[in-house]
Amino acid sequence: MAGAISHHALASTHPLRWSAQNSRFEKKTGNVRLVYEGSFPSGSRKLGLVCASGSQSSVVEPVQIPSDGNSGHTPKKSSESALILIRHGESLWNEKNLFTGCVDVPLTPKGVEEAIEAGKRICNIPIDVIYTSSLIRAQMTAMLAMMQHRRKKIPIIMHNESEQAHRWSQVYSEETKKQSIPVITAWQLNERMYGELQGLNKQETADLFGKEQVHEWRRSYDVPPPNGESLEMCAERAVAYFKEQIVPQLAAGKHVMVAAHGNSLRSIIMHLDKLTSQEVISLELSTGIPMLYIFKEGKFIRRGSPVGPSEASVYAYTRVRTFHIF
Ligand SMILES: O=C(O)[C@H](O)COP(=O)(O)O
Repeated sequence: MAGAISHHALASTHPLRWSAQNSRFEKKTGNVRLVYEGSFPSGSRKLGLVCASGSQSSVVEPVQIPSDGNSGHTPKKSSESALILIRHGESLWNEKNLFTGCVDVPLTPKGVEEAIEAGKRICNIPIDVIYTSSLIRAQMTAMLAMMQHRRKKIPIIMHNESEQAHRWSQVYSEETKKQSIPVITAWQLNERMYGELQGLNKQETADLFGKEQVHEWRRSYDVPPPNGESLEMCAERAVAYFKEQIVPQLAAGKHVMVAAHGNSLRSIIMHLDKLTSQEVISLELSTGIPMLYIFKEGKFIRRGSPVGPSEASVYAYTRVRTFHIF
């Protein structure tokens, strides 16, 4: 698609730009002294500690680096929250190039692999609550991704569709609850409803109605497919849900993952990145690629696509030298 820029590409063209400010920070953990030398944004002095011992690295909670550089200071919890957005892995109808919309089809084996790979890329980012659509391809993606998380907490789908469902799905162990992550399913996060295109082959539809018309149905902001939802109509439910249900969680300091769909996420990213109805036309989301935002003081900062545990945490790029103290 001419001019189409995947959000992933957009994200990767927006690498974290750190100030030239360098700093050195030491931390003694057991028999390991970790020396961090790296740069981070001037003023914010937030650093996610990348603890490397041997070849493994893991990220502990982001901490506030004291402005006086005194590492004896007890770091307080970061005032930022992580928001991870991820489009589901390849589905069986993606593979057949069929318009899917709200038809509930599962992932392909490739889509399963994409979800697992996505989980590896976000395995060090803290997650306290997960939101998915009511469609299995998004729920499978969330579950498979969470299997890779270093904290090994168990994602549990919440059932509140009826009073009995709520009552019958209660967990009665506080310890078990601590080892769980609530998964909230919401139809408002479903893929845009593709109306009379659902089930049709995308290429055949372009041959029948013309490439431009199909592109307009697929990517424009306010032109709906026949008896389907335009992106604008999808935004009216998806963005509203995001503002009413997900933003309050972030504001309360919770780290959130949203596993949803190409268009329901395009509408949310349009809102987060303040894209115009013209700019959103070229916004494409790849299947299974996680995108990270940091929520801070009511604002969203796009952090691009996490690339995995070997990379620094979301807060800082650091070069870690490890000294084993015997
Ligand atoms: O619903 C579908 O067909 C896909 O999930 C997204 O389709 P699109 O890329 O044509 O919007």
